Amino acid sequence: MDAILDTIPQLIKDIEQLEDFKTEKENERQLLESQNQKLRYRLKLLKEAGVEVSNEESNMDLLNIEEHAMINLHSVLINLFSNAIKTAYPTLEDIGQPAVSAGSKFADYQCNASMQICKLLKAKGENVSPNVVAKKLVECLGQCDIIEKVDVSGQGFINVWLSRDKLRKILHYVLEHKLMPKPLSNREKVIIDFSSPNVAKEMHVGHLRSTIIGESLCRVFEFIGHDVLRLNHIGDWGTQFGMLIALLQDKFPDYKTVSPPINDLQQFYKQSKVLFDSDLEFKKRAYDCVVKLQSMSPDHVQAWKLICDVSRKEFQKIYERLNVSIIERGESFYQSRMENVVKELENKGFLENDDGRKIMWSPDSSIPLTIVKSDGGFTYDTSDMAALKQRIEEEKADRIIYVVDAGQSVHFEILKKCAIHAGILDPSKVRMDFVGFGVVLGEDKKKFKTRSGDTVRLVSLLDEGIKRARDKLVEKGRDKVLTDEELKLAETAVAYGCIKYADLCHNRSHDYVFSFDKMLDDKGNTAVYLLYALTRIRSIINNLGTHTQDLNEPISLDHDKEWKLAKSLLRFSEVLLKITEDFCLHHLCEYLYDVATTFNEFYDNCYCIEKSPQTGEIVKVYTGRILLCKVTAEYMDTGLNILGINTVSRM
Ligand SMILES: NC(=[NH2+])NCCC[C@H](N)C(=O)O
Repeated sequence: MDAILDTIPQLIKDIEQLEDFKTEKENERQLLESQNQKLRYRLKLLKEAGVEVSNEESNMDLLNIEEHAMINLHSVLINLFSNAIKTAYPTLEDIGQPAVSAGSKFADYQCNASMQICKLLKAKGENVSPNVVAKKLVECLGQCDIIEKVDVSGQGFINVWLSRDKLRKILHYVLEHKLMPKPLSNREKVIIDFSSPNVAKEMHVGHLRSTIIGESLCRVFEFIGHDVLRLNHIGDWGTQFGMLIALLQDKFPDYKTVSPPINDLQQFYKQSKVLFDSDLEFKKRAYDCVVKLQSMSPDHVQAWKLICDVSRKEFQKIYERLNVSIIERGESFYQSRMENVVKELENKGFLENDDGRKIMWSPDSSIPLTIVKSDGGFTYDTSDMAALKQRIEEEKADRIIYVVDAGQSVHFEILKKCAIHAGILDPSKVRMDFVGFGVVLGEDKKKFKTRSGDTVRLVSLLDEGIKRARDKLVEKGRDKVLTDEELKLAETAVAYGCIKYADLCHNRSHDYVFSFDKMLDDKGNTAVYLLYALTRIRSIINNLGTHTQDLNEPISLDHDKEWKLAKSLLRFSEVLLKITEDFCLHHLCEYLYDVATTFNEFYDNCYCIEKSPQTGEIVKVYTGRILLCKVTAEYMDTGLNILGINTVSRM
């Protein structure tokens, strides 16, 4: 018995040891679990950044980032740093995206999150210097194959040097596979409502802006791989059609058999408006026509179609010249849906009577929508509410983007609030964005008008662009060098390219001055400058003739200027991603301008070919540099294409 009793202390000790061992194991397990969790988190972030991680399981020490055309170095670094912050300071609240910026004098990229972290730590009573924080972040950064080396400056900036080898591989991938993104795993249906002029009214410079910006946005989303529906929400419905139809019936009673000569619809519109305001009998008939049109009386529908056709042909001319594709789905498309949405809002008790009008409030807006006018007619608000519902429910949109002048921002703001209030729009499922833009000004800084004060006709504006572009090319003696066909191509590429670029290169929310002189200047940040830069790169490659080189040689990135160019090129996907968030196409313009100027620096400093001074014959080709030229041309061509600018091989 005693012997048994003697063993008890030993047993207790053993049990204690086992307990300790268990806790130790448990701690270890927890540690591993938490490390695992962090690694999974890092993986998730990298995947979200469009980065494939190849050796997820086998080797967590070095992250190998798969080479592909749309690698976003900036997002990769942001994700690495935000993960390092979470590892180093797990108790710190989420600090959002750490500040990582490109192109400082001291490094390829720089992260200055340390200062922000210091402040947050200080608030918690912990006093550490940014330098100490930065060092801790670097320790927790882990290794990634896009990073060559990292160091910390005295003030706590983290400097990152990228791996030339890795960037060379990525650029090589682009050379081989072209600049084409991989199919998206989260492809979205994106509806872009743009251009949207009004029937019987002139398409003006405001619509030109919407057309140019909208077309480019479509191209951005399509390029990335989304399913884009381009919609032209034409103003083709409403009371004004009553007046137009009434006048058509008066003026051209045989309109059903003979096509009426109403080329100048605007004049026609003005005339009908005068009659509508002065002639009571006409006014009555106009109203009657609206009712008949809305109830789809065949004669009235035919008259309406004729009128729309005239406008449509005019709009189409502009779209063809500017290479814009868009599906017409005007307000008329929503007639029956408007009736339904009005019923729905009425039944759910959202409509309020206001002096005979039916209006709708949302809890936090200062003005209501007018859903039904006192004469029973529908409004711009009604058609937009019906269109929104149709786009969500029938088109199954994930994102809806409206490219309309900034003057209509309030309309879209209340539309959104009311649609949320009515349960039509659920912002957690469908993202609705208003992309507004400023006014086009003349060189006198006043609203862009003709000398006589009329709105500028877009067709004449484009014609003038063509003439000015040709003058410019002739002034440079290009007519003597280019064939007639080449000159024609150059002339349109320059004219329309300049008009588009001048619009897109400004922050869209600002007003901008329309000036042919400025936009055709080949020295500034203009389309002409970019087009020249690209044709120059192409001619460097083409002049090689039989010296065309092997793609398999490594792209040369050793010279400072080569390296600078590579880094500039690889900002492409970062720029596109940004545009899908803030819809500002000037980021892409700035990118292209930066690429072109950086290319020129490279070309001025690095020989690509050597020629014999005696014979002028090529004696040496620096293939690695020629490949850098080729890949630059690929990025520039793709970028210009997204801006809707045609490139040429000679100009
Ligand atoms: N869904 C929309 N409201 N799109 C914009 C329409 C623009 C309108 N037709 C105008 O000229 O001002």
